[in-house]
Amino acid sequence: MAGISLMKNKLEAYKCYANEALHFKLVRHESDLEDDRTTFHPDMTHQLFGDQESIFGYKDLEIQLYYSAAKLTTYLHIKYFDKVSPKRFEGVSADDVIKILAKEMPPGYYTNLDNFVAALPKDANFKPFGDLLHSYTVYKDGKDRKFEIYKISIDCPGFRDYHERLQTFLLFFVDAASFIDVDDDKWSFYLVFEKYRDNGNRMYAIVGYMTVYNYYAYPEKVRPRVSQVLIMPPFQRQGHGAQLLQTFYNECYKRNDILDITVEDPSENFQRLRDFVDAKNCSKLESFQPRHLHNGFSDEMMKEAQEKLKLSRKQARRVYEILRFKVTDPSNIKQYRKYRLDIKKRLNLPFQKNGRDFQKLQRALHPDELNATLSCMSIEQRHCYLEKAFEEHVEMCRHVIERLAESVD
Ligand SMILES: CC(=O)SCCNC(=O)CCNC(=O)[C@H](O)C(C)(C)COP(=O)(O)OP(=O)(O)OC[C@H]1O[C@@H](n2cnc3c(N)ncnc32)[C@H](O)[C@@H]1OP(=O)(O)O
Repeated sequence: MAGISLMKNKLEAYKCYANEALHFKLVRHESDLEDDRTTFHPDMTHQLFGDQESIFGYKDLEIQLYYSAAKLTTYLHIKYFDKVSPKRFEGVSADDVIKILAKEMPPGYYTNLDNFVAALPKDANFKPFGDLLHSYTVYKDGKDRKFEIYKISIDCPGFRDYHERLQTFLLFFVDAASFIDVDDDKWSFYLVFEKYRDNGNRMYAIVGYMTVYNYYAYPEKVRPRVSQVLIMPPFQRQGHGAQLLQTFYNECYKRNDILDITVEDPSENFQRLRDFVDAKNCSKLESFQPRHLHNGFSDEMMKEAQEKLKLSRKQARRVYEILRFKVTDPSNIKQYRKYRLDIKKRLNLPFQKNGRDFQKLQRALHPDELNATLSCMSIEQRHCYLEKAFEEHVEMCRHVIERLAESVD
């Protein structure tokens, strides 16, 4: 018995947290390889290393997954202080980390650092694919840095292979992400690059990207769905996500065939970004002017938000609630009470037996399941739920309004 637990303890020391072990870099210069400031770690690794996000069999494991900043030429290597071997550990062997990662990587990555370094100068030949839609600057590290957003279709020569390398990042940063079938011509791609000069050369470095699937909407419309969005960690929280989304929107506004825009399973961070961009745009519409906001969400608002900004009904209503909160005076008891009641009424809809949400629930569940779902919440619990949901709603509104106040234009 003592022997088993001794062995267990010994093996425990060879377990490591995959999110810390994995080191990413977007390499511009050879010197970046030795510079810890250019390293970033994944947000998640459960798709590769299981729910525990752990790797077994190594001490001080470091997985180096480096990409050249423009072409995304890739280098994969692992180093460690010690590794479990069946001979020393009674038949137990270490996880085959390289094999697990290699399954997700397109072929052609380097495993030899000298070869990777020798390939870095080729980044100077890189030019972004597709059509330039938008340029902007961001003031960072004491200077104005230039950025460009391109729209690309999969037929663009060389892009298919490039996208294969780019999408590997999704596994580590977008929850439940899966690789898309690029042969389906309904996909559009939007890529952000930083444009800079280095030794007299015009250089580009990847910043992030977004994929959009153009669904058909009866009878002759298109309903684009934002599917995957990723701004690389070194560029997050600098406004690139908002620039990317707005650039895509600007393209949609011009098109009469677009019914509205939807988003596939938005993460909390992305929903916040979307709320900010949509609220900023809606606040410029006539029907969303403060004098109209206290009287409820109107058909005019819905129509204007859909026709001019291509917002779905649900998102237009959400933005309405945010903008109404902005003009609601919390010290005006009557006004604030009216706001709270309106929001709670909406939050209560799923519990109303003739409501659409209830009908959806009714269709989805067996009668026994439906009864169980409804009866498991007493009136008191429901009030408690509504109060909590209202507080969360207020928190969400405040956050968006703060960003609106900070944003220029
Ligand atoms: C449909 C889907 O794909 S859902 C999945 C979305 N993708 C992910 O979650 C992957 C990982 N995350 C990301 O890729 C990115 O963080 C995104 C896409 C969610 C957001 O992109 P970003 O470029 O970081 O967005 P942006 O910079 O415009 O805004 C993000 C935050 O930075 C803040 N910010 C923007 N500029 C600045 C600045 N100059 N200084 C400080 N903060 C700033 C914003 O206020 C915002 O704050 P909040 O999140 O607290 O509201």
